[in-house]
Amino acid sequence: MSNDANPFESLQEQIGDAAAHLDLDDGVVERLRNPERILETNLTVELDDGSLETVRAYRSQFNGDRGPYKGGIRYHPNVTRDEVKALSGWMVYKCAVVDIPYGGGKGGISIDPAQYSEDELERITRAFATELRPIIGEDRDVPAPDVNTGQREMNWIKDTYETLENTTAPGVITGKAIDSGGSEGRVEATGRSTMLAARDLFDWIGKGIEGATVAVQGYGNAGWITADLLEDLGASVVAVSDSSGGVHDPRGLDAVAVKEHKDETGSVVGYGDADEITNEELLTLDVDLLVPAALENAIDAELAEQVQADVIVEAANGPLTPGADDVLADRDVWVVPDILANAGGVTVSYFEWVQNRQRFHWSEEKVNEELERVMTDAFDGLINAYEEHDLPNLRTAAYVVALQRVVDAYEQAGNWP
Ligand SMILES: NC(=O)C1=CN([C@@H]2O[C@H](COP(=O)(O)OP(=O)(O)OC[C@H]3O[C@@H](n4cnc5c(N)ncnc54)[C@H](O)[C@@H]3O)[C@@H](O)[C@H]2O)C=CC1
Ligand SMILES: O=C(O)CCC(=O)C(=O)O
Repeated sequence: MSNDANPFESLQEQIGDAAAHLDLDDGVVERLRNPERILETNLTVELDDGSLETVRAYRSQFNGDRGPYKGGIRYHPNVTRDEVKALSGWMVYKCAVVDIPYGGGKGGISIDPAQYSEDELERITRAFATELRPIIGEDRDVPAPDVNTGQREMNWIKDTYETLENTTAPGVITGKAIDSGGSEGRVEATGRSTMLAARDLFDWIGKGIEGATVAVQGYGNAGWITADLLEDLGASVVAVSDSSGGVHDPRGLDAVAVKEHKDETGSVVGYGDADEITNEELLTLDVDLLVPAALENAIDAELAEQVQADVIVEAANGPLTPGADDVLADRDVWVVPDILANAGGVTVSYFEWVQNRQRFHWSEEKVNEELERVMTDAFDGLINAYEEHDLPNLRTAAYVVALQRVVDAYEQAGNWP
């Protein structure tokens, strides 16, 4: 796996590629390429043995032209300022491509959460929430889960914010547990959108998803739900992996049984009598559909030459480098970009926020119905742009749609004299 591409430079290249197809002022393009502001802070917390530890944390607020900054919080040792900047930018264009009224932000703490007890993680999370308090809010910046965070961390952040502000404000964060104001369907939403994007792409290229063979890299929230829902559509998930390695069975795995094995043992490795494979082998398997659902830079230009899948649908943010995009476009491999394919997470976060503001709770059926409508509309919009502007790939099409929406909001706001 290549880790050398700087994700922020990748984002800027993606924006530049799309901006070239629009008639935009250079100053506006510069605005679209850079974050508005970044909080960088050190959190000092007491560990269980009484010692003190200081960890680095970030929140990047990239662009708020279309609404409150919106985006997850990641706990991972590889979190850097540039990674958070990139992830926050991808959020801006993701919210715009599915046309929900948010800007983009992202946060992260540079830690390996597996090294900490639950009490220590709660202290780290509450320390971060205390630092975030002045810059977040229901109408200002609304965080959510990302890699290695989930309902538990969101509930802690909500409680810290509400306690310090002496109010109730469930819409200050999304991805909460249901009894703390969470939405039905949010846990499954990212994988659901990836499944819908794959289904729509396979329909559009005239193949149909039923019977397609699938490999999924990363078997966390996004990856495992995608695998499970694709199986429901009749696809055959033949390989999955996590950070410890992968498993492959050409007869098809059972997504739920693999998840149970991972929950019991900590990894997909060792599942049943499936063959063990490396992540690199998984990414180059001869399958119909490849779903990268782990981290950035999983496929670079060199690896892209070896990819055998006909279609890649990005559940992860930034799994392909710009060099990989060029190679795959030359090789006629379809790529459904992250900013569309994984947008279900933030879309159902938006539904959660709407329910919080209305003090109302939607059924899971309504959430899934509304999500499907948003996703199919966005897919159609992307295909229209791709065909109308004769664009080189679907990523550029997604950015053309998204950049134009952000620019429209910016220009409609007018200028201060
Ligand atoms: N959780 C959400 O709502 C959303 C997540 N995403 C993106 O989806 C991706 C995955 O996020 P989640 O599933 O939420 O995280 P997660 O923490 O639930 O799962 C991450 C998975 O990736 C695996 N992984 C980590 N490094 C790996 C490597 N080098 N090779 C193979 N597997 C590796 C982990 O073992 C784990 O199975 C990230 O890019 C995230 O930003 C995107 C939209 C929303
Ligand atoms: O649910 C959200 O607000 C954001 C999820 C997220 O971080 C992402 O889409 O990458």
